[in-house]
Amino acid sequence: MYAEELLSALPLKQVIGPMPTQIKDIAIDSRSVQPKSLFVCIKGETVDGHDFAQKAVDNGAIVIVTERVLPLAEDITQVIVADTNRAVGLLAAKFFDYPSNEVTMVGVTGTNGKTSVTGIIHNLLQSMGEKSALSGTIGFNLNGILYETANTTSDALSTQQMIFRAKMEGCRAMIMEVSSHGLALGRLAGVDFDIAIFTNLTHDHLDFHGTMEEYGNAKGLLFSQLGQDLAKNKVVVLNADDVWSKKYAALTQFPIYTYGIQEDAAFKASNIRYANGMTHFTLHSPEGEFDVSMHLLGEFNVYNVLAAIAAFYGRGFAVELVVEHIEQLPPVKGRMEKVQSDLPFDIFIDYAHTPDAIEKAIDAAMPYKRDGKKIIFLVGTGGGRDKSKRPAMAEKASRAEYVVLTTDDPRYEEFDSITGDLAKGMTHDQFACIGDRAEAVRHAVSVADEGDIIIFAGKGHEDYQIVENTKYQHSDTEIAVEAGRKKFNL
Ligand SMILES: CC(=O)N[C@H]1[C@@H](OP(=O)(O)OP(=O)(O)OC[C@H]2O[C@@H](n3ccc(=O)[nH]c3=O)[C@H](O)[C@@H]2O)O[C@H](CO)[C@@H](O)[C@@H]1O[C@H](C)C(=O)N[C@@H](C)C(=O)N[C@H](CCC(=O)O)C(=O)O
Ligand SMILES: Nc1ncnc2c1ncn2[C@@H]1O[C@H](COP(=O)(O)OP(=O)(O)OP(=O)(O)O)[C@@H](O)[C@H]1O
Repeated sequence: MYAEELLSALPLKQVIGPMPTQIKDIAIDSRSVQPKSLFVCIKGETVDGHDFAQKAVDNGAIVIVTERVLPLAEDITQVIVADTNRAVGLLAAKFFDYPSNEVTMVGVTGTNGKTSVTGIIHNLLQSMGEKSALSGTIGFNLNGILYETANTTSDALSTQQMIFRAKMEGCRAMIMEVSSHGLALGRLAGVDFDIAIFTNLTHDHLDFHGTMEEYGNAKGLLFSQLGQDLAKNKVVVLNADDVWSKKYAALTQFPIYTYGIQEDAAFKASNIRYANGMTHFTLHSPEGEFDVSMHLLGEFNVYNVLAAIAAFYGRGFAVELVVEHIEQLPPVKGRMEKVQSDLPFDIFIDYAHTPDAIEKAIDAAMPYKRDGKKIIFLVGTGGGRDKSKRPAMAEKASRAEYVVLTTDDPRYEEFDSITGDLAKGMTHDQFACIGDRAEAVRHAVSVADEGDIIIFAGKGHEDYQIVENTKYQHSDTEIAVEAGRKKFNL
């Protein structure tokens, strides 16, 4: 792209040095700079991209977008802007020619349920023969290939790159998990969402946002950023049972489709039943009543499926058609996913790492609990992140007859500090603190009797554990099945 044209995306700037003709690529990481690139220096939490400008030049950068004049060679163009974080969104959208304008963009935000709802919508589209791409906690899924991503919502440059790739591959839709960090840090700059979905707002990430008010306001950006062009067929999907929905409704003029179980909603579920590993409910919709059956477990997944149905309806799909496809939906990986094994007890793998999600995961298992048998709940939490939620997590876990307190990704935090914080919230004494997760999993199996249920929460789809800054292979399923087979001589 012509350098002049690309830089026209930044109206307020001071340019020092010669203006090159062409820019071949944009980068925010000095390690991935290609020859004739533009490099944007971003101040991070741990390191400052300005310190890597010379490295970027060594690797072939010819234009540096920076917040201050840097001691670089005179033939390197320096573009000084007030805020490089804002600049990268504007540049990336321009460089990739605003790809979100040509793909139906679906954004899902909320404390819990983002991966589940995005996965459900993606799977429904696939089963209807529509090509879509997906990005979120699990990675970037394009053409069935999963590419690793560092974040639930990637940085602004990677985001535009992913949408561009989805467009080039002929995807009709791109479904994105939209985190509050992503919104607050401008990672979604230039993304023109067509469908904005809210799941729920409960305690998480207060280390970053400070208060629930700030956390909720950050999520609201998804709705306020939909814009004012009412000629566009944009759709807002809100959870009628969450008080934040009223605030989000006030942030947008686009049509709102509500869903829920308790309050009045356009899409409402009643008569929820669980039998033979399936969930059944009656759907009340603007197109009448439908019996819905699905392989997804738990009331929380009824909410997630309702959100998806409302979004499809908003874009003109018949409810009956969507309901037909729901029955074929596979379980979402690592979200109350039942492990298939020959063990005499049931194992569920789940990703709950907030108080609300833990409550919902136990709720989901309750219908399968046999008389006189127990639920064993293993729960961990990440090191160095929102510590204030830990006691509340254990308090919710206390509904299980036996609880194992452990770690998710301890990073640099001591095991005992994590399990000690969790233990403060326990409301009974039937629990063990075992920081080493593999050992904790084996302990959970050692206390399981025939007919019990074990829920392993916190790692979900992940097949690793991060201790200090090293990623080790770890699978709750593999460890539990091996220990269980040994215990029961299978
Ligand atoms: C605290 C935080 O948000 N950190 C994010 C931040 O990292 P950072 O501040 O340490 O800084 P950095 O990105 O490593 O470095 C700053 C700049 O220097 C550049 N650099 C760095 C090194 C080098 O050699 N050369 C170089 O050019 C980097 O490319 C970057 O442009 O910027 C990185 C790139 O965008 C993110 O991957 C990283 O997310 C970390 C992994 C993270 O864990 N973030 C969490 C808090 C987060 O964002 N979570 C949300 C919510 C998840 C949920 O819903 O549960 C998410 O969306 O993931
Ligand atoms: N709608 C929901 N309401 C409450 N809890 C939910 C809901 N959907 C899923 N959960 C619970 O939250 C856990 C995480 O679900 P999911 O991964 O879909 O959420 P998420 O918003 O993507 O979370 P994260 O951003 O932290 O990855 C699930 O394993 C389940 O226990």
